[in-house]
Amino acid sequence: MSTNGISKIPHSNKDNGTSSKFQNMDRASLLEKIDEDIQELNLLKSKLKQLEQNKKELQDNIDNIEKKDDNDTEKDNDNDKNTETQKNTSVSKINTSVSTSASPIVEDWKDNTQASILRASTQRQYRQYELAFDRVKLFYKEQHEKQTVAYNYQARINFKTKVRDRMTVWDALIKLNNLLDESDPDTELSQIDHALQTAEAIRHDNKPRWFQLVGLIHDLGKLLYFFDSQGQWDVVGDTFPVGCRYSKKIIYHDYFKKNPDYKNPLYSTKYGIYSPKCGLENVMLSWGHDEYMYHLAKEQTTLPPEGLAMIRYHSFYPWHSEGAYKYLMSEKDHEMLKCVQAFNPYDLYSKTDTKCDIETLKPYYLELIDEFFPNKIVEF
Ligand SMILES: O[C@H]1[C@H](O)[C@@H](O)[C@H](O)[C@@H](O)[C@H]1O
Ligand SMILES: [Fe+2]
Repeated sequence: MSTNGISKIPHSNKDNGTSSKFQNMDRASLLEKIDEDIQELNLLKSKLKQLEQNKKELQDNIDNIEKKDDNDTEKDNDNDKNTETQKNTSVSKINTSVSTSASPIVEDWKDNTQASILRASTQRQYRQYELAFDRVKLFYKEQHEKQTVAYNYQARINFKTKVRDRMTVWDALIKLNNLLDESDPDTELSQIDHALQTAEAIRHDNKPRWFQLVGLIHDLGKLLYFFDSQGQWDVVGDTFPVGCRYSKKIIYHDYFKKNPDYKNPLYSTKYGIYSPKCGLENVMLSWGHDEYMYHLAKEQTTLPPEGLAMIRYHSFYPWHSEGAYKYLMSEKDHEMLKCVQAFNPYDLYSKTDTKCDIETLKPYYLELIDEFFPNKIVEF
């Protein structure tokens, strides 16, 4: 400490009694007093350090015990294989703080309380539609005006009556590299980046492998854009039921006013062509990548129903995030809602500007794809 600093003490304007105490001390005693204080401080510091060290050791012990418990209860070799694959592949840039390598797959995959994706999400605002670019507003204007009941029947007939292309899932993902989703206010990256970011975030939180695959392929249906779509309006964007009144919870609700169904006497009632609690599987959601990919995945993957629901309803924000259309839900849909809600943060909050390294991640995901797609060549 400088001599200047010391000599200022007795002349301080903020005299609270201490300055008079120091006034009578000579410089040597003052230095001695300071020295004592510093020593005391150092002692406290090293005590604190020791405490931190103890805490760390304790945590390591707990982790080791937990790991041992998990290993002991592992029933088949499958998980060994998963862990091995994870060890051999480097993890994405989203996963900067902790490595996923040795952690076991979480069993309660619907529980997001420990999800690191939720901690990361507080740094940024998402889905700010009022502040969105014009491309987003123009997209929703067109989507809301054109998604009619008649169009939706036609789209389903088109889908069922032909195969558009045949290729591997990886090639399909690469093809998506050329698509920028006009409806999305939260990312300017291409779709393969979004697919990998979502899957990597899920993998990072040690969710089951089928869940990771859902992350990878949930938007693969956007390939529709390269086949027989009429634009982006029948491929991307949030979804909503057609054939009944459009909920006010749908973003840019006003744009529906120009949809021919808006004033239709049947389609504009609360239930429209549906009945109370009829179940979402009986409700026609606006046609796009979710519905298309759901049908494709149902036929050509071994994903569980929970995973299929995530794909089918992930863009149905008015339902899974705003609580609309509850009166159409069946018992089963309440369970599915929890699954879709468990998936949603990974889809939404993994949208960052940091790209994944496609080539590095490729081997891990090729293996994952093979695990759930029995046929290498998929019919799109
Ligand atoms: O699931 C998402 C979500 O609904 C976004 O809001 C939309 O912009 C994307 O197209 C879609 O993939
Ligand atoms: Fe999507």
